[in-house]
Amino acid sequence: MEIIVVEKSPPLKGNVRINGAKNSALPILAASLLGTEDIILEDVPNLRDVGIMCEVLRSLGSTVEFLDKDVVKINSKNVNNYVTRYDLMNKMRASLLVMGPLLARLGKSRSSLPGGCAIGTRPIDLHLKGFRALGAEISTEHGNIEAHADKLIGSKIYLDFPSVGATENIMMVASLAEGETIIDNAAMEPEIVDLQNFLNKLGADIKGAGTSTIRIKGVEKLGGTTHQIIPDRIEAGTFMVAAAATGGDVVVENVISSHIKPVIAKLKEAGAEIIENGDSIRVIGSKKINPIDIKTLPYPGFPTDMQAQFMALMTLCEGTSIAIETVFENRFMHVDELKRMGADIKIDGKSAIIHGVDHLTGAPVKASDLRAGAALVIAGLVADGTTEIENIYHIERGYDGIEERFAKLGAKIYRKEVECS
Ligand SMILES: CC(=O)N[C@H]1[C@@H](OP(=O)(O)OP(=O)(O)OC[C@H]2O[C@@H](n3ccc(=O)[nH]c3=O)[C@H](O)[C@@H]2O)O[C@H](CO)[C@@H](O)[C@@H]1O
Ligand SMILES: C=C(OP(=O)(O)O)C(=O)O
Repeated sequence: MEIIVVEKSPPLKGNVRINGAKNSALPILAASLLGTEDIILEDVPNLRDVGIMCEVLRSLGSTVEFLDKDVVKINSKNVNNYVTRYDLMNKMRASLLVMGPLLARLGKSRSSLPGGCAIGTRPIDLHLKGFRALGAEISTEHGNIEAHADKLIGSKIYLDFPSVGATENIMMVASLAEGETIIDNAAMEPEIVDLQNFLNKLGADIKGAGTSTIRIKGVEKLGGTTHQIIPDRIEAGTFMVAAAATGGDVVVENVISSHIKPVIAKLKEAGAEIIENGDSIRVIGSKKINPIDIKTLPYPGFPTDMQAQFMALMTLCEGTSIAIETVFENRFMHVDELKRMGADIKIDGKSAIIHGVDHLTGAPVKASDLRAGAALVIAGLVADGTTEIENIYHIERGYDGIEERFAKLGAKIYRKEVECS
């Protein structure tokens, strides 16, 4: 088994370029099933989840060819299979995002029901609400969820919560439905805007992404295009927090600062200096980390995908910080691992109360999800001694070459093969 070893490191220094966003690449790859001509995607991050999504597309009948390490050519003209394989579905929740496109292209789709994961039960009722509103019949049998529709007709859908995945699945299925679909209380994440831009380049007629109302006028057919994936705001935020935690001086390149306003604001409150310059952001950490409070919310609120990394920073603040998680029901699995490193954190329902400590100490720890893994890397950089992180496949889901890129900034971090414990 491979682990990541992190030793106490000097303040991080240098430049790091941010890759394309995982959470844009995955729905856009899924949406490629809707096009009938060549699609070229640029800045596709080299991640475990992206590899799985490419496998899913191939298994459904698309051709998927990497023209370069981050450029993929997809052709879905001959998509003919409506069943997503359990072994692929099981590896990644985002494979659920092919349901909408398959329903639109083939009139049916079957997937195994996704299970819960380390961050909560993650139901899919809102995705199904959307499919039903457009005329699909849904049945669940033997652990599979099957959607089928002879004809999809546009409809008005109110989402009880602005779910990112449900908004995306409904946008995709509605793009080939007859008439207009309106999604109210839609998710407003930048990745939704990227999906709209991509679908419109294929020939769709979608307006409103980035606001809470999205209008999709169905068209008969979608074609092909070339599209560049937006930068990953969570990867950018992760490097920024690491720079602040180590008291470093790091320039994060290829970032859209308007996508990470809460991250910038909270790092400033914590005492870091932030200098924005076009598509780069320089983070200069301070010796003293001020206590801060964060509350995760749908975009444009503070992102749940940055909560764990910020908690690693808060463990060393001078005073008491509070992190409230409102998006997922159980996203505090990193707390016990941070406590093994000497952090003083108490959980009370949706809140974590973090009393800053003088120092953390390295320890053997386990990543429970990808952001928990990123938080442990950050904690390892500032902890005395050595931190050994297990279950690094979680980290590989969302970060390409995390050790090389941190090492380039001066971090003492490497991968090691060890016997299974
Ligand atoms: C691949 C991808 O883009 N993943 C992101 C996406 O996940 P994902 O699309 O799964 O997240 P959602 O926005 O759908 O989920 C947010 C909340 O809504 C609930 N919910 C969702 C759907 C549903 O049908 N019913 C329901 O109750 C979920 O259980 C969760 O508590 O947005 C999350 C919230 O920003 C991020 O953490 C993930 O990184
Ligand atoms: C929770 C995340 O992703 P996913 O929805 O793919 O599990 C994440 O990126 O932090």
